[in-house]
Amino acid sequence: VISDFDMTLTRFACNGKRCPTSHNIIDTSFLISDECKKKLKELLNTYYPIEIDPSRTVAEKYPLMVEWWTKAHELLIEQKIQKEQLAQAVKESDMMLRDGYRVFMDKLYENNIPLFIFSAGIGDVLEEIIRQAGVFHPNIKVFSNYMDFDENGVLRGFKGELIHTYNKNDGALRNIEYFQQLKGRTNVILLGDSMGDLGMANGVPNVENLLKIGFLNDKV
Ligand SMILES: Nc1ccn([C@@H]2O[C@H](COP(=O)(O)O)[C@@H](O)[C@H]2O)c(=O)n1
Repeated sequence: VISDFDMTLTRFACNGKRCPTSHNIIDTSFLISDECKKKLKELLNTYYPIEIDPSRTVAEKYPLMVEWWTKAHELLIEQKIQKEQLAQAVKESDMMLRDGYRVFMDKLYENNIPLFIFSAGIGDVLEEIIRQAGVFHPNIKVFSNYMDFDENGVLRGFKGELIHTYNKNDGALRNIEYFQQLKGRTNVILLGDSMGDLGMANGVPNVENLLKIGFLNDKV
């Protein structure tokens, strides 16, 4: 199973109120100054409508998504976030995993089915979410944007090549060893919520059957 995280394994809304993404959890937490919260909100208000705009092409959106993620990450770095405080921020957030997540994740584990979580969110945060929910089983591999902390545990950057909504086509190529180990598996279920998620299984070797399931959250 190859799955997106935010708004796919987590809930989009609860009682009419939007649930946070892994970025939003940090952006609205006690780790961020009021001034910085305002700037992050402005970025969200500018770029999210572009991300989900069905009238724009991926080519048009791509550089704007790079711009959004880059600006947001720079703001987070300025906040000198401490690694040891991430768990508290997740605990205090309104984040909710999607209904049925426990059965889904437990069954995959019990049946030895690998779950590759491919997310343009923040890896450290989403790992903490699934850890706190008690479903971070050994069959799970997360590929995402990971924070880079200095020797004092203070955020100083992000590791590796940026992952955003519209560059999820080369995930298999960036995880060749992982997918080589799974090459005997010819059936893939792909879960996502955006057009960018459709290509998440590109390059996975020996695929014979590929079932793509989309959660229609916004701009249906
Ligand atoms: N600064 C940002 C950047 C992105 N987002 C949202 O996170 C989602 C990415 O995660 P996936 O697990 O779905 O790949 C993306 O859809 C953006 O809307 C954000 O909230 N803040």
